[in-house]
Amino acid sequence: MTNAIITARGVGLDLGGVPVLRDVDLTAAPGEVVAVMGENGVGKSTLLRCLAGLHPSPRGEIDVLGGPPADLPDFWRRVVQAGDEPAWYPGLSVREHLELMRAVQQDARLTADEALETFELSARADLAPLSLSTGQRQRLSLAMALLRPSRLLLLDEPERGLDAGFRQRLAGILRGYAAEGGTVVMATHDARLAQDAGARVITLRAAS
Ligand SMILES: Nc1ncnc2c1ncn2[C@@H]1O[C@H](COP(=O)(O)OP(=O)(O)OP(=O)(O)O)[C@@H](O)[C@H]1O
Repeated sequence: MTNAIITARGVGLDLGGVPVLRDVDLTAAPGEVVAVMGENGVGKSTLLRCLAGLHPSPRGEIDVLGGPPADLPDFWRRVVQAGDEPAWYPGLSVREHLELMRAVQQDARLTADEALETFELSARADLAPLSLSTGQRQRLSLAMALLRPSRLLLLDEPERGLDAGFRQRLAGILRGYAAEGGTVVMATHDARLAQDAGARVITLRAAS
């Protein structure tokens, strides 16, 4: 794949002396959604962290956006990672979190109002994030991620906490991101989400 955003070949990683990833290959092109699936503990989150340059020295070859992934500002201007719930700023509302994210970004993809509408949070805009339900907070996390300009989204179980209706909406949002030329790699347990997002599925197998 000549214009690949990600080329990962023969990736391996041991954690605590135990093999977690062994000989994993993954490629992703612009405009593509890739779903990484597999049983609990098979290494999906670990693989995403390797693609984000957050594990030192995995085995094999990993090239992301033209070079090895690096936990550096220039990398994170092009790559957005969303997984665990972020820390929320005390005293800032849902809308103010989105406005803060816009204020520190050039060329944000969405206005705060567009993000509120897309992620069905308009009626909750003036609440503190910690007053939201679990699924609403997940929608805010995703809104913060999708608001940033990027070329690659690394999403760890984006379906977490979301109801069936919003999962379908999320599939459309990810399709739209890919249609604009972006690349999505997501770890997921939701085959329906993967299908609705038009994803190519890669199934990980246990390394040991
Ligand atoms: N820091 C660590 N030290 C030792 N083992 C670890 C460490 N981090 C992860 N592991 C192990 O690596 C394996 C893969 O974990 P990972 O979170 O990548 O799995 P996953 O496929 O994302 O699972 P799930 O579907 O449950 O989210 C697990 O067996 C986990 O216990």
